[in-house]
Amino acid sequence: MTHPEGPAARQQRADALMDEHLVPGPDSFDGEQYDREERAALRRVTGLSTELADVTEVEYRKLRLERVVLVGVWTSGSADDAEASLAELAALAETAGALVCDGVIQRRQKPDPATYIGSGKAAELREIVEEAGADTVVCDGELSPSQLVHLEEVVRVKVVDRTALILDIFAQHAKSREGKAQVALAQMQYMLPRLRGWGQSMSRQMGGGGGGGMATRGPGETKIETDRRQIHERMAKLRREIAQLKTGRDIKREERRRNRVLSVALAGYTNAGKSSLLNRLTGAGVLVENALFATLDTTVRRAETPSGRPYTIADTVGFVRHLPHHLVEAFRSTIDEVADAHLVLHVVDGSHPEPEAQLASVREVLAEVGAGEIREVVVVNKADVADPDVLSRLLAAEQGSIAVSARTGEGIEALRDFIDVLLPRPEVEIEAMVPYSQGGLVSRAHTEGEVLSAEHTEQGTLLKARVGPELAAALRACPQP
Ligand SMILES: Nc1nc2c(ncn2[C@@H]2O[C@H](COP(=O)(O)OP(=O)(O)OP(=O)(O)O)[C@@H](O)[C@H]2O)c(=O)[nH]1
Ligand SMILES: [Mg+2]
Repeated sequence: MTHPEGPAARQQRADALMDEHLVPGPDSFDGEQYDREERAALRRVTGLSTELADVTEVEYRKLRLERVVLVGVWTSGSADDAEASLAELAALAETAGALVCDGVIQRRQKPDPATYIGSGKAAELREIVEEAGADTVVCDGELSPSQLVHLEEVVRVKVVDRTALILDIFAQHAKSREGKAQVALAQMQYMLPRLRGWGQSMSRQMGGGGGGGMATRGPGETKIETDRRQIHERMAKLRREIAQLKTGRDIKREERRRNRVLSVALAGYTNAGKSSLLNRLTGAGVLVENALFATLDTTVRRAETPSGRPYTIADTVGFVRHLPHHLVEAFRSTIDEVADAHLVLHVVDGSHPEPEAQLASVREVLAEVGAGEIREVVVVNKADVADPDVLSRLLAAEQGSIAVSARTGEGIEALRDFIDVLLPRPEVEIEAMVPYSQGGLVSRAHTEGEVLSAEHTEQGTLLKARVGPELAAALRACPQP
């Protein structure tokens, strides 16, 4: 007979398993479900401007993208790699709400320091832009502020880079306070050196000479200094806010750790199917969308292994190649969720043309945040539509990997068993007679470990369980009859 778990212990574990923001609102089945409509309606409205409404007249690139022409510089790797990167840029632009008119790749040793693609090519690009009736050029890389300005002078439409595009998508998709603050901070870091007029137009006006000082400083420059100062102040405020929210998250995670709740994190390239898998495994109604960066806020749900062990499973922000460094930094606390998990399921889209490149990109980011060493299992998703040859190639290359389909449910039972086997088990198997006066120890065995049997006898509960070393010691210390 199994000893019933005390209500207090049960509650404690339930609290630890649950994150406050997961509790659906009173009038919604699942808060996330409204997301989709709302997001579709809001698409393209927000840009870099929203977070800075209080900084007057700062001229930065508002991403009101409508018709865009993409341009990539192909410096290394195969032509296929370059095309895949541009195809991804197209997907990003579409996610941001733009219509992609055309895309060009320029073969170069390295990007041109002045105009990224070189002045001759820039003139050609100008023609393509005119023909397409485009209003924006999106470059497949991170351009220096002066490259952006120079290229803009030639093509005479707005020029943005991959980083700005990703930041824009993040800004559109961020939902939680923490997510919004993280994106706003990354946007400001990106924007700061790109404030127009800073240095460049003013110093030209000044003829480059003069000893500086108040007398020679133009009104424009003073204005930009004010803007810069305001941005610095806002950034400091955001950093404090993020740190505060992080503390709250850390406390919750610490609580889960103290209660020895097992944790699994889903990580992987954007659009790999992480949220779909979370829904499959837990029945959670998390937003799934065929769009890049559908998920920005970490969602933690509870689940149970087939053998009945409870664990938490966290859905996380997707990665992409050349994820802007500022974003990685800003989202660090979110990514820490992955670093702290007992087990990471690295989800990869088996139907993607370059799954290996995606695996590598994700590992690069994980290594960058110091999460490269955690236990990782590759889950090849979308097995229903993947090429069987690619599947077997991946399964052979990645030791201990597993193929599943979140859509059809294929392989999901095996994945559940997998999780059960891979989640650490309490190390010590113990048999002890626990006097009724020490019933708390029995509750702890239920919460922290695995109770194999619990028999009520006259002297107390005869407990057989697998527990951690600390609890094992406490149980051994019980006075034996
Ligand atoms: N055919 C097929 N499609 C799938 C499968 N799993 C997910 N998808 C689709 O892939 C797209 C992305 O799924 P998501 O679960 O939103 O992917 P994600 O990894 O959470 O993406 P982000 O949150 O954007 O990083 C959606 O259109 C899903 O319907 C699968 O097993 N088979
Ligand atoms: Mg998702």
